[in-house]
Amino acid sequence: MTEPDPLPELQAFLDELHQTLASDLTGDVAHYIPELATSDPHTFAISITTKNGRTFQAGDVDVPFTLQSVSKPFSYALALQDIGCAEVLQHVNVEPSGNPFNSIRLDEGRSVPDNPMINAGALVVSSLLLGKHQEKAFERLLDLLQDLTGKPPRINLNVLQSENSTAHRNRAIVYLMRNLNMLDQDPEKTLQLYLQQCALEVTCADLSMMAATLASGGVHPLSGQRIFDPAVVRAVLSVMYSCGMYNSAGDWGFRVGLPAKSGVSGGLMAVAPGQMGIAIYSAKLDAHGHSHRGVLACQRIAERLGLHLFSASGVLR
Ligand SMILES: NC(=O)CC[C@H](N)C(=O)O
Repeated sequence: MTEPDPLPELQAFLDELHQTLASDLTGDVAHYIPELATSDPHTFAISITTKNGRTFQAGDVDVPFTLQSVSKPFSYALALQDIGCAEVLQHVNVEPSGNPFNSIRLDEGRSVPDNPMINAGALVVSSLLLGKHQEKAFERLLDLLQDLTGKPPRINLNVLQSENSTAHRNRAIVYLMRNLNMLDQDPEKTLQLYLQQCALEVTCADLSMMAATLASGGVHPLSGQRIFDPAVVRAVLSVMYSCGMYNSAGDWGFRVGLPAKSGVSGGLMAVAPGQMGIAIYSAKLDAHGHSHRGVLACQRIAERLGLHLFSASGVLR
């Protein structure tokens, strides 16, 4: 069955959107990871992949960047898939925290981090993956990335080393959580797995394919491989919707209405379930740590294609 055209002039719309935002260099590149401060602020890419694998792109879609926090939905999905939802929920909650991604505020009473999209929650997910797979945990993540992108995975060792040498806050979070028995693996090994997943490299084209796999309920749009169970995808998208954009998740949900995840390198992915995956890369960030142009571009795409989950219409609905 052929897929309906998302919008006859979608390619022209993306070209125009890219051109309109090309000169907008508002925001700042991440400085707390020194290597990310060297990112080219001009690089700008938009990529959309439909659930059937049709791709619409504009700009520097083949320039690699590190996943950073955009890796979190995928490591969470892997944990749900390999360990099971009930078990994972006992260790990481699914409640929006209203705090920035790197918040060190922990609810000592409940002894679980608020959600897996903030650093504390993602570190506990790393510890769960370590507990399950031991020294093979990173390999599991690499295999997953390979299935999602169709390419051998790459890690940016400069970014890894750079973040490792300045990861004082993440180190503090993981050691504090270990002290509170919120994780049971070695804190340093847990941190290393987390930093490794953050340093994995993708292109904007790859990221839209990864988002499209989530949009299609876990089946890869090109290979047809079932990568995640539908229940895992539903869980991941729910958490991305309520927590993926941290302390601007409410505003994002109101305006854009799509599950999304951003990373401090400037990657942003949004998922229109049953329709398409959207990815944007632009290194300059807003005050919440989201790609400035990524937020703008995604807002405009969602508006133009009627993608807000609570609107009655949508181009592919
Ligand atoms: N928001 C992000 O992308 C944060 C990821 C980064 N590696 C950190 O832990 O600080």
